[in-house]
Amino acid sequence: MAATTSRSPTTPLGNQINTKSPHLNQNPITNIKPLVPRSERRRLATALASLKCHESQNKAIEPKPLREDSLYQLNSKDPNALARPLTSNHFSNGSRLRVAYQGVSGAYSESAAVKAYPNCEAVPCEQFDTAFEAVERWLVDRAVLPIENSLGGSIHRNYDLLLRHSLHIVGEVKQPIRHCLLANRGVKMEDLKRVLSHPQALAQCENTLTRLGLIREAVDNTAVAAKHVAFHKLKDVGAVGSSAAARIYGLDILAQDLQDDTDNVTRFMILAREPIIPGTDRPFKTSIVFSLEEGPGVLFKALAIESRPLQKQALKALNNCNNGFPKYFPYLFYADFEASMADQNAQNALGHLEEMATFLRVLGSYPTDISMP
Ligand SMILES: O=C(O)C(=O)C[C@]1(C(=O)O)C=C[C@@H](O)C=C1
Repeated sequence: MAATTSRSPTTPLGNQINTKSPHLNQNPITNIKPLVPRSERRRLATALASLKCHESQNKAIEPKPLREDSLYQLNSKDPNALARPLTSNHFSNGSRLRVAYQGVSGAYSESAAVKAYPNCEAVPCEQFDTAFEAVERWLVDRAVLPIENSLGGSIHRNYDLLLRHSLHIVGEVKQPIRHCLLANRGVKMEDLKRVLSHPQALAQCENTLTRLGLIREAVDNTAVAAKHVAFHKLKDVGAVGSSAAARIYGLDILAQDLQDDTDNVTRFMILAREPIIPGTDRPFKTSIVFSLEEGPGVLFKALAIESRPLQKQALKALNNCNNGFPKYFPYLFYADFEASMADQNAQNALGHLEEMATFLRVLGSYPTDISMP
């Protein structure tokens, strides 16, 4: 697949809004510097803590047998005076999962991250690739990124990034997207000349925006658009975004449900450094990417693969990217199918696909989000 990216024609918007809202002070991750991985930090912290214990014990302990609890009695009346050994509770309590998303607070991706992990710390990232890198470099534990939308189609940039990085899809989350037209207080619909938003969001509201006669301008994210309109106190520019963004940036909602179809759903993928162990206890989905020596002409063969020897249980392909061009380029085909890699059936089928593919990678095998069709 020749994937293309929609790039923002405007320069990236700043994080300069000065308000007391905690959301506005959370600057997105931009430039990532190498860090000591979290597991290593934990190991060092544990080692340091136990060193401290030994140090204080060495000073305190007389060369005679002591009961463990008498240590405290010997040196101090205060039970907190000595470092206590770490227990497994230190690791399981209090450390929230950090989940990267693209954009700023009020983005649909942020609500998808919170839907996937209700108690997580959602970490804003300026770009999709920053979120990939943040997981790779242990700055965060997961990333939740959009992959396709029922109206706008595939988010090609993220398909590309899946190939450029070696993260694994460990889950998916479907999120209904209901766009609002946002503007500063006192601004009326007839005052608006332009509207800012993410290209996908603008595409999802194509008919409505044409009807309203608004000039569209693409920016990195719907919440970034709302933040920009609010910060610059624009009077003739609105934003297409979520009701959450309106609340956070103090904007009015001039119109609701701008999307051209009420059934507007975005599917987000959950990425992690390690794959999960696929199961068969609930519906699973497997995402693959492959290329074929003879190009799209033989795609029908690849998709018709039967999972021999169980020929009657062929894979049910959910999606594929065949642009149908007559000329052969080194196309990449992405497909999701309804099966777990723990199924012998799926393994047989992939084994057979491998025979005709010049490249094949399993991007992840993960539980299907059955909360929405
Ligand atoms: O702009 C946002 O709020 C996003 O979360 C990004 C995004 C996207 O990339 O498709 C996510 C969901 C909607 O489909 C529109 C935009």
